Amino acid sequence: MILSDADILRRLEEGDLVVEPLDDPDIQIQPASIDLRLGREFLEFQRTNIPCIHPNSEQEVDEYVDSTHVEEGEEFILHPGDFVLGTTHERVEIPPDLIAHVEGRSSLGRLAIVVHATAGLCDPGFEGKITLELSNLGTAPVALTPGMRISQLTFTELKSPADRPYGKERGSKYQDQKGPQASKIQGDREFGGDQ
Ligand SMILES: Nc1ccn([C@H]2C[C@H](O)[C@@H](COP(=O)(O)OP(=O)(O)OP(=O)(O)O)O2)c(=O)n1
Repeated sequence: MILSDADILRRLEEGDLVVEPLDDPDIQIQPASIDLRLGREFLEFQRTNIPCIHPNSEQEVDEYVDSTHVEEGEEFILHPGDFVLGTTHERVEIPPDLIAHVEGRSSLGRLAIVVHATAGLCDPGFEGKITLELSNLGTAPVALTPGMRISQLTFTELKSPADRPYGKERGSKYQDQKGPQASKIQGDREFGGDQ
């Protein structure tokens, strides 16, 4: 079951679902989602002399990524074909019986801006800011302003709460991220036995 505005407000009031700061619920809470705003930090992927990035090499991933902070009143220009990591301004806490989906906003989709290239799922138990995978599929550069409503989060109730929610106890790599976070796939747990 997908939560409606009334369900979302109830869960926020009960306090187990957290989205903060929610400065203007009238604007941010939509009929069945919450609009999230763009933060100030971005990770850009620079052209590199490395022949290719090996996902398992933390050093190569770090070398490839460059961090940018956009000051108040400034814009971040997303050029056609660009792919950058951004972050939501809001921090979320997803309770064990909900799953959240990061979705684009139609108004930005109509300008060819995509907010999650592939991954858009926030696990039950996830806490932190959400990393946005921003790309521009169009032909014109688009100016993004921190604080603008960039994405929306929908919530689906699970049939039963997760037994082992996302979190530090299960070594979850992105728990409590405070800004855009590059891939930590190097931290994947190894399978036991022969593969
Ligand atoms: N666009 C997104 C999608 C997800 N997340 C956060 C919330 C998720 O709960 C967490 C992990 O997402 P995935 O399970 O899709 O990622 P991985 O499988 O790579 O990570 P892990 O091995 O930690 O599960 O990352 C995020 O910040 N930005």
